Amino acid sequence: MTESTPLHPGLLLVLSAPSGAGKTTLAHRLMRELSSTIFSVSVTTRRPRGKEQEGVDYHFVDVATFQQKIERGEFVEWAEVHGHFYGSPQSVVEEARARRGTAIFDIDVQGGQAIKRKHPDAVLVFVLPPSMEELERRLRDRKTDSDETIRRRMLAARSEIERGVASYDYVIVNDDIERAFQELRSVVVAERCRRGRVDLSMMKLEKTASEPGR
Ligand SMILES: Nc1nc2c(ncn2[C@@H]2O[C@H](COP(=O)(O)OP(=O)(O)O)[C@@H](O)[C@H]2O)c(=O)[nH]1
Ligand SMILES: Nc1ncnc2c1ncn2[C@@H]1O[C@H](COP(=O)(O)OP(=O)(O)O)[C@@H](O)[C@H]1O
Repeated sequence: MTESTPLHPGLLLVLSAPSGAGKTTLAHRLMRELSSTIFSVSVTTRRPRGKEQEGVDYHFVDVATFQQKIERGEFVEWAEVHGHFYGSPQSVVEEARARRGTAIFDIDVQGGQAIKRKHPDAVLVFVLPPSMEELERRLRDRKTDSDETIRRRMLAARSEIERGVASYDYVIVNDDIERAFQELRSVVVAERCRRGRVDLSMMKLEKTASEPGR
């Protein structure tokens, strides 16, 4: 399906969720099924996990390199999460604006709130698991985390959910992946059409005016 010519100045879409709720699954599907999407590959000091690849899932760096990037202003936001540093590249924001595309940030609530402070037109979407039991089941079934890591993530999940639901623009419950994806897609499509975002200078109205006598 084709989409309309973008008349908006690019969409900054933040997806957050407690670890294991399914935001990465949803973000990757948005990338596949919507045009003009740019996935923000974060920079992290944590080690690669499972089949993760450099430059695809994350840019994996050491702490000294991460600090250099902070000093050079290369992050639109950065934070410490579960004992590691994570940062979102400023270049992704610039690319989304230049291409009038949709940048997808798969980051935590503090990161989403920081992007919203800098860019009030950013759209924040929080993904909820159907229950805490199901969240733990998904983390275990993923088989990428140790028992200790899962325990830490489950502890962090409660406050992440409270802060996300209280401050985000949209909340989507990921019980059935198909329904959750269709809801997320609807949010993106609606936000791309939002009146406040339309930039009429793109239409060159003055050149198309054809009133009688002109
Ligand atoms: N603030 C911020 N958080 C990030 C960034 N990248 C990833 N995160 C968050 O860091 C947390 C841990 O991510 P990760 O280690 O990949 O584990 P996951 O939760 O299983 O995806 C998740 O809540 C991510 O959303 C980033 O660039 N900035
Ligand atoms: N609606 C769903 N129903 C069942 N399993 C799901 C659903 N959404 C995602 N999953 C699975 O749950 C696990 C965690 O999803 P993932 O996208 O890695 O979460 P996050 O990025 O939020 O940590 C993965 O194994 C994924 O395949």
